[in-house]
Amino acid sequence: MPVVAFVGRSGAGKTTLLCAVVRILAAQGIRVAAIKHAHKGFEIDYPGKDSMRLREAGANPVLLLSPMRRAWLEEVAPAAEPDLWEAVASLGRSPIDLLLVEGFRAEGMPKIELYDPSLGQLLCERDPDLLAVASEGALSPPDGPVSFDRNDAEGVALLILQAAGLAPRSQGGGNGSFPRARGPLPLQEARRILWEAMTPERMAAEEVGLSQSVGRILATDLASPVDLPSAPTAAMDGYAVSAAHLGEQGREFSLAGTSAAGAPFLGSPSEGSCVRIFTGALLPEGTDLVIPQEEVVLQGEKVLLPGGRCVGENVRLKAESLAQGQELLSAGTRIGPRMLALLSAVGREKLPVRPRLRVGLLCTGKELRPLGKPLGPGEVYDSNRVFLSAALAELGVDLIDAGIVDDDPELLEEKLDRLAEKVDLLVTTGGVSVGEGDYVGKLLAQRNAIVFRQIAVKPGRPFLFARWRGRPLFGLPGTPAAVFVLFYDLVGPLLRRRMGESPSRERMRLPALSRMQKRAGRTEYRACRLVAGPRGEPAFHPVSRTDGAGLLPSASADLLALLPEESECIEVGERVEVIFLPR
Ligand SMILES: Nc1nc2c(c(=O)[nH]1)N[C@H]1C(S)=C(S)[C@@H](COP(=O)(O)OP(=O)(O)OC[C@H]3O[C@@H](n4cnc5c(N)ncnc54)[C@H](O)[C@@H]3O)O[C@H]1N2
Ligand code: MOO
Repeated sequence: MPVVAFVGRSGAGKTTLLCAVVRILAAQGIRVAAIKHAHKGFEIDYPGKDSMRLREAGANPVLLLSPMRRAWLEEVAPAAEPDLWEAVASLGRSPIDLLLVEGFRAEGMPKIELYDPSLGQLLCERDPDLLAVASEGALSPPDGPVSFDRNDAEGVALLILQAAGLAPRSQGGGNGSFPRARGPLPLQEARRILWEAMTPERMAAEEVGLSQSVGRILATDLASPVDLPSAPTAAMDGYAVSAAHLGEQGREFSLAGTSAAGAPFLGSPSEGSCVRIFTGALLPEGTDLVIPQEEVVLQGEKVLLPGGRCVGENVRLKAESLAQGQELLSAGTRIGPRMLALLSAVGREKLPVRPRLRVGLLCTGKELRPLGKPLGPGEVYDSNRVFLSAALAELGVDLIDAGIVDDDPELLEEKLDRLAEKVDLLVTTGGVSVGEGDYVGKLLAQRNAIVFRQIAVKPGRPFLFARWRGRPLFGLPGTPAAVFVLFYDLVGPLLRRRMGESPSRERMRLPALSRMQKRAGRTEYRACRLVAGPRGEPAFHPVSRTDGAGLLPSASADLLALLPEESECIEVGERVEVIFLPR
């Protein structure tokens, strides 16, 4: 949920502007929640009221519920500052598009400062989160934050909509400093808006057992509770002895006993004795190295050990692999088998993971048939739904598949409404172009839900981003090749960001091995194979000369190349951004 704070010195007019902005946003159908910083011990309850009597009797929290309003009265542990983010998390899954906060200047979030020079300096001058300043008459800083007159609530509201990636319902306002893109948005610009709109959801973590955690995103950093190994152990099968007893020349030793993994030798061998030891077994007290059995000569009851060895040879020291308190995994890690191995080795049975994101999927088109049904004239199998269900499942989301919907505006609206109630985010395919039957784009435009429409890419140009009932909505074109590229370049990475996953290293620049022509003014996607270049270095070439990113090339591609917007031709050897594709 986007959060914007109104900060400023007392008396600068925060609440007045905030109320005016809320009024404008609410009138546009944006569901705004507000949090106000208050001083300790405020009271909204009245002496003698039942709620206060219950509270005084020791009930905590006390909830007051009526059919039209509810209040939550809770005594919290006294602290220097109230915990904003805990309160934000407790808003949970309330249907909110935007949270406006009054105060909490020290927290990291976009801020608008109400500034009155007669009350003192600007508070957030050095704060990188400062979005705008509102004061008596707009200031005109050379290159500072945007500036507004403090009565320009329209301008501030529009700025907030832009910053939050919400759909602006009106144009103009402010300093006129929000140019709206005409025609398709450059990919970089679309990426920036999407990235800001899809910040990680602040949701409480869930505890899951290790075996249920594969594919989930770790919610907090984890440190090792133990040392590994917990004490020195043998790294080879052989004989444990003390370097001091061994000396430079080597000599005969008697055998004091055996130390095996799980069955240690208890006690400490005397001057002339050594201990038979196996890999992983605890090193007996008083010994400090292991001589591999291949280097030892057995003579009846005696063992001839070679000399000139160093302390610690063939020994794994205490905490050599892991020290207690050492960081194991950081928040945002996607859990896979390798992480399970690490966590089980330190005895961790449960993990805090981020809740699953609920994603609703809807494919539109009269011509679509599910697999297994015979095709009529002009009909096609719904391959987008098959692809997206599998690709979304791979990301570990909770998928709610609403199936296929005909190109019928009323049906579509009803389906979207019902789906939006159950999910955090919507993905649709088809119906975003300009034809008579393309109702997705039309409906969203009529409901003022579109944040942007069309990006300068091929394929995938009609991609749109909207808000439906407060939920982000990715409107993918119907063309399967466009769905494929947009999923791997935008939708997938954005969902992963929303889920709190740390950015991964699936993108890099690689040299092209063939010359590729394109049109300037748009980013073109090409399905490509990873190959070895002339000196064995990683390089790539397109799967197909003709079909940039069709379904057939996509199925055999290793990576997706993004041929840059400005160029008309990629020369052999030129480095280009590529995205590695999962299997
Ligand atoms: N006059 C214009 N026509 C088109 C433009 C344009 O700018 N002006 N843009 C073209 C581009 S680019 C694309 S991409 C498509 C996008 O159209 P829609 O999103 O409205 O998609 P549909 O018309 O519903 O379908 C397009 C195509 O894809 C097939 N399809 C749709 N859904 C599925 C599915 N689930 N599984 C498999 N195949 C699917 C559908 O049968 C169509 O063949 O518009 C161009 N037109
Ligand atoms: O952009 Mo569309 O996806 O080329 O066919």
